[in-house]
Amino acid sequence: MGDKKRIYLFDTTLRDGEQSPGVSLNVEEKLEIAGQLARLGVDVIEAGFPIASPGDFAAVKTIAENIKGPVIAGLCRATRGDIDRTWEAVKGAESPRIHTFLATSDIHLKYKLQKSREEVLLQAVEAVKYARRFCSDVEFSAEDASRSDLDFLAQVIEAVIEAGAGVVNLPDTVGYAVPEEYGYFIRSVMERVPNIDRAIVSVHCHNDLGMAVANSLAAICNGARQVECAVNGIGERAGNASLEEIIMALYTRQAFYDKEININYNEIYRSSRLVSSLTGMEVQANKAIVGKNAFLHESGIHQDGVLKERSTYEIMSPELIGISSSNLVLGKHSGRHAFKERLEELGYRLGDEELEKAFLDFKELADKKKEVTNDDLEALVKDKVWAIPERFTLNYLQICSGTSIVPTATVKLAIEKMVFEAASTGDGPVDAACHAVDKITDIYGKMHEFKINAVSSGKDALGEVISRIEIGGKIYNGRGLSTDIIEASVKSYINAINKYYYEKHRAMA
Ligand SMILES: CC(=O)SCCNC(=O)CCNC(=O)[C@H](O)C(C)(C)COP(=O)(O)OP(=O)(O)OC[C@H]1O[C@@H](n2cnc3c(N)ncnc32)[C@H](O)[C@@H]1OP(=O)(O)O
Ligand SMILES: CC(C)C(=O)C(=O)O
Repeated sequence: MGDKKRIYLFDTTLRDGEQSPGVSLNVEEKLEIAGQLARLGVDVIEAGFPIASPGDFAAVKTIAENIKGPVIAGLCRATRGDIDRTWEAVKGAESPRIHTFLATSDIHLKYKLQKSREEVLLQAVEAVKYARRFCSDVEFSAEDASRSDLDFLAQVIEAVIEAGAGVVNLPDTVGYAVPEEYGYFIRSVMERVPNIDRAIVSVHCHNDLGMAVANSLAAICNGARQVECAVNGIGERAGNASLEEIIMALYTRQAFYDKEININYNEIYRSSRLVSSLTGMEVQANKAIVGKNAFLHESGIHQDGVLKERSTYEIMSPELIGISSSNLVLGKHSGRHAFKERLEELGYRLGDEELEKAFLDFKELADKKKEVTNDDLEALVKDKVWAIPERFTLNYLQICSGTSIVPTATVKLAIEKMVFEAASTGDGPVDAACHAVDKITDIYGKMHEFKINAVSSGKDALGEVISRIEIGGKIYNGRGLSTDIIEASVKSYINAINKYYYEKHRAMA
């Protein structure tokens, strides 16, 4: 089983992370994130749950066929149909893994699976044996392990290792455990399973009590060698253990943990920015490692200390995780080299054509603003990263609104070089404009969430609108940018409609 000090990082941003309410990534977005995870150097990428939908299947297959380096895993229930579909999706990978799971806690057995312990034991073993027919790398997860009866859990784990599972995962599925208890739990399972040395023990912790990272680290201290986590800690409910926090805890406190990981530290910040912009899930300012405030010092005594010696108040260097300490100010006199370099520092690698378009947008903005900040730049290029072929583009918008009139909007959209016009009323100016868009596109979206962010400060600030629109039962994230908030909102709505159109027509092609 190799060096016992080596900890394997299993990233589930694209599977459990995508289970965050409201997040839905398309194939291109998932591929982009998977590429960044490979640059970061994670050991395993869990690319999705192939049986869940044709889109998820396509994403896992595309990642498996295109991303080299990490193991590519697909998750499946303990059934033949799920396993077949997962193997179809991952088999093109350099190193494929089938990850199958079945709950072991009495609560799940009684209410959800409605099966006896004997039936579950048999099903787990059969699933692993069946998966091993296709793939030499099989992981088994005992869902809700931390609330399972220890003797029964140990029996299942021993049996699935005997059946061929090389990785056995003991998740804290509902984030119920606390660190001392979870560490002891991992040790106790390992002591009870006689063949445990034939497998790698993995952990997968949820953050319901805010302890996912602490629990994962406690498990590592007690013998776990694979840790499942997600960029920015996204995931079902309160999320998963945060990948960047685990990495930096192991690095910064190496003398305490005495473990080894194989990661490109300076890709951490880029990974965080990319996941945040593609999922639309903002990182809270005080989030450890990657939050906006994580390396800022506000109070005089701290500033004085840092000026005299950084280590007085900094336990990590921002440069290590890829946060720029660049002293280049970007403005209207900047050229393509500085522009491209700053974008790469922020995690955006654009193709030549997209880069040129972004550069022209940057120059346009630099004409209006003295200094273009990193936030402005990100706002400009997110559009290019999120880029999909746009069927509908906003050509003209006129709003008539006030305190005592019914808001009315006139919209013109360009569709394949032709321009179509419609007018509508609504509950407000944005609502009126979206109704007018619906009339032209014949696609009817329902607004679920609508967030306006001022990208930078001042009267010339760019406004960014992120919306979550439901179309045909699925949520699409839309994004629009303008110095005019209503225009940004309408652009965001049209962006979501374009995503829906693109997905629908690509599936039919
Ligand atoms: C802890 C976790 O994160 S687990 C992963 C969660 N991820 C997902 O659920 C992915 C998205 N899910 C989906 O798209 C759908 O739920 C599907 C396609 C997987 C299944 O859809 P449906 O067939 O309509 O079933 P539905 O989701 O309503 O119910 C789940 C069924 O799977 C069963 N099941 C649950 N877990 C397992 C398992 N590990 N192995 C086998 N069967 C299971 C349930 O008992 C239930 O069976 P029943 O229909 O006989 O009662
Ligand atoms: C299926 C497993 C790995 C899981 O996501 C959980 O238990 O939370």
